[in-house]
Amino acid sequence: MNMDIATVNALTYEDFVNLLGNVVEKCPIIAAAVWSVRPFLTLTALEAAICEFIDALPESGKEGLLRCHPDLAGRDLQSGTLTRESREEQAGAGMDALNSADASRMARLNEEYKERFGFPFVICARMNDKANILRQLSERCRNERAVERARGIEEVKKICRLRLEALVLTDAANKL
Ligand SMILES: NC(=O)N[C@H]1NC(=O)NC1=O
Repeated sequence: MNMDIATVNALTYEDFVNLLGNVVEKCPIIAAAVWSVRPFLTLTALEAAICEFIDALPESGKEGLLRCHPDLAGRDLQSGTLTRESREEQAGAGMDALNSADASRMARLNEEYKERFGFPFVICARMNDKANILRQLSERCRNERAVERARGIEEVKKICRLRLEALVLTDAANKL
């Protein structure tokens, strides 16, 4: 159900937030905010408005945004309480089918990361496989806090772009 950007621009506030409320995980305030700056010429313009909102957040706001993300292969996955988007992304990277050694390694490193930084490890699961995710998780544990905050936000933006592309026709497709 891919909408063209003109249709997105014409949505009521409620429909707009229903459609786009989870392009940043559990942060419908972002869709609610960018509704004010319609119309968007293209999907990329909509994406840019979202990124502008995120970049304008204070550092505490960026950390809050990271904290809205569920752990990879974490409790929400086990209990079936992930959002649909996150469930599909995590399954795509094999996070729902880890062997017990990888599962305990993920759990240990996720805890270590959160202990060190005060926010969870975030990575665009659709752009990485299991081996990559485990390697990045253990490497990124050693970064500085400010570096990781910025890195996590970069990953949030990648996740957002792919979630947008699943809902809205891309710029090229619009011109067809
Ligand atoms: N923690 C984390 O990275 N979570 C996520 N990554 C992703 O691609 N989807 C998520 O929910």
